[in-house]
Amino acid sequence: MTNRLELLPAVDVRDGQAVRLVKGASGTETSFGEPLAAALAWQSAGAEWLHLVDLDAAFGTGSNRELLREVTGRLDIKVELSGGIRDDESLAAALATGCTRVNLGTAALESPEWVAKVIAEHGDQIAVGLDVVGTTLRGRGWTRDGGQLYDVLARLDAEGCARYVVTDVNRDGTLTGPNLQLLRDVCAATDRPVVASGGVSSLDDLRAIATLVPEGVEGSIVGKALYEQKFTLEEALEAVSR
Ligand SMILES: O=C(O)c1ccccc1N[C@@H]1O[C@H](COP(=O)(O)O)[C@@H](O)[C@H]1O
Repeated sequence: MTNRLELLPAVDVRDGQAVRLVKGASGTETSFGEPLAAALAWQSAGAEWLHLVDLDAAFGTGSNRELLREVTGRLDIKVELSGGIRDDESLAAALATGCTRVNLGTAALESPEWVAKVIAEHGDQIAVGLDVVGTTLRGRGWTRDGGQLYDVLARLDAEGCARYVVTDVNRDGTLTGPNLQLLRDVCAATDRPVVASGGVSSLDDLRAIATLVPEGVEGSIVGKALYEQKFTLEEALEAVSR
């Protein structure tokens, strides 16, 4: 595990456009243009990772698969791909993009045997997104309850899951700050690295998440704060570099 917090700028795609949602709710989209332009901008600004999400696939309203494949293929940086990866076919298509890893959400709640199988087959290429309201997990575009955080975490740990992406749904897209206590609690419950997601609004928020690196936080997804120019990616990378 690195000592420096990794930053993963997010490009969430709905209907072919880069968007940000509020608390993951469909219908709250603000559009930020072409996904490829956004991804290339974060790469040029020094990003080492991109968190790339097919929101239509997550909500079950369609697919941006070809677009995400093109975006991933045009980048030199590492890509974490998510949204709608729920079976062998969608996983094979996701991995064939050349992404570094995929992030499974709904499947980890609804298809535990399949997830155990793909963790065993693909190891570090599989992360699981733990998207929570309180300690209740949410799936299917964050519209459906899917079990208790610490029960599912214990099961996935036992199956060898390599890493978790932990999102406080009620903070996501709100610019209200990360849920540091949730991150601490998850880190205390697992020895696997955790990627923080949801709520980042300022450089101080990133510095606060960076203090949790010794506890097991490996990275942080940054979305709306970058698109709304609360700070630049260059400033964010500098803020977590020491
Ligand atoms: O990122 C979001 O804003 C988001 C909002 C609503 C649903 C999902 C969202 N994000 C990503 O989608 C995966 C889950 O997809 P699936 O359940 O596996 O189809 C989740 O981990 C987030 O990365």
